[in-house]
Amino acid sequence: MTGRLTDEERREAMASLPGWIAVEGRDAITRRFAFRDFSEAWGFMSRVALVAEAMDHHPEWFNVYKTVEVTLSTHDADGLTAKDVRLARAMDQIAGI
Ligand SMILES: C[C@H](O)[C@H](O)[C@H]1CNC2=NC(N)=NC(=O)C2=N1
Repeated sequence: MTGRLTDEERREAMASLPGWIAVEGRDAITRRFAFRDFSEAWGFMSRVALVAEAMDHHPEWFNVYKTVEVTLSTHDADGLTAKDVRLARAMDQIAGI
């Protein structure tokens, strides 16, 4: 199993993921994506879903109309791991960020 990030790895990860912020009171990161409309938001979620399934690593997310709020954490490790960083990067790329 992938282990939780060390403090150093965490600093590097957050520095390389502008737009993502640490969740208060929990070892997780979050980002809010805003799209032009629902179709774009859903398209994003569909593409991410395929990546997440292939990685066997799944986001917590909440969609309202054209926004998608995402929280990433590794439940098996009870915290932030390299898998979360990898999925966050993939999400940014898919969103065109
Ligand atoms: C059994 C299965 O491999 C695990 O439950 C996977 C699936 N997706 C997962 N997703 C996330 N975010 N964290 C996990 O620990 C996790 N574990």
